[in-house]
Amino acid sequence: MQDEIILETQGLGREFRGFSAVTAVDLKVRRGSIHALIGPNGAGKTTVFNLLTKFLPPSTGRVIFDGHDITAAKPAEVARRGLIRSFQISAVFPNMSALDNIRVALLRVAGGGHRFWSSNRRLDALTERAMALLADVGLTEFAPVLAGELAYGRKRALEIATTLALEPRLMLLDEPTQGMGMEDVQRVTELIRRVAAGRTILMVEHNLKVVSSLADRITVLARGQVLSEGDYATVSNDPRVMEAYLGVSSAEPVAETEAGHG
Ligand SMILES: Nc1ncnc2c1ncn2[C@@H]1O[C@H](COP(=O)(O)OP(=O)(O)OP(=O)(O)O)[C@@H](O)[C@H]1O
Repeated sequence: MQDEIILETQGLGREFRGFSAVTAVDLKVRRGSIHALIGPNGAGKTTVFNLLTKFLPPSTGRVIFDGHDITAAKPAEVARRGLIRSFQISAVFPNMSALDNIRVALLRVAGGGHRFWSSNRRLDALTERAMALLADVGLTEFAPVLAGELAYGRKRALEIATTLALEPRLMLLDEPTQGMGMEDVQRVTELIRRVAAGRTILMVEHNLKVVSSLADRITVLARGQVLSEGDYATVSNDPRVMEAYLGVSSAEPVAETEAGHG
């Protein structure tokens, strides 16, 4: 039987020249859940993501993914095991159509690598699967549109589709609604809910409304450490969380706060 916990960190830590950006973080992400990592600016969320995807080596601790210790694994191996980060918009090729962006991602999974340009037939074979992924994220009618010409929220949807093409077991979403207006925020929230079915998602997200409506479990980081953990009601009523967010011990409940970014 598969473990209930798909991702676990044990005593995870990272120092930068003696400054501890992440300290003794024990994280457990349940298979099939949406888990949010939140915390004030500088709390260490991005550093944790970088440690998970091996963009950074940890100073201390271990990372266990799907039963394997991946602490010493290279980024490519981590991705091959299915721990995949949805990249920022820059990772979508703006001069290629939405459809071609997905086909290229699919080719990477199929091992097409650098030869994909020379093989139209292979690209055609991937069209059906690519169209299904575009449909998953509501972009069917935008298949021929250049990625660079898509509205912001739709670019984000395309980016999620290219991540889905890599068949993640655990998808890391890095501030999926950052910089969006309300309408796009709602659209992307719904999209995440939809693509989360049957998958596991770990997301860093500043918008607490999004977190409250999506996350099964929330880990709050502050100054590199786990401050609080639980469902939204639990963490939003935790006085330590209010203090970390607002710098005061009694104030508006966090539930009513829409934290900005930067
Ligand atoms: N490469 C680095 N060198 C030195 N210090 C770093 C480096 N990366 C991060 N830090 C520091 O580690 C701390 C945590 O940063 P991190 O970016 O992980 O926080 P965050 O929670 O993602 O913040 P934000 O919400 O602002 O994105 C910060 O104090 C930051 O300045």
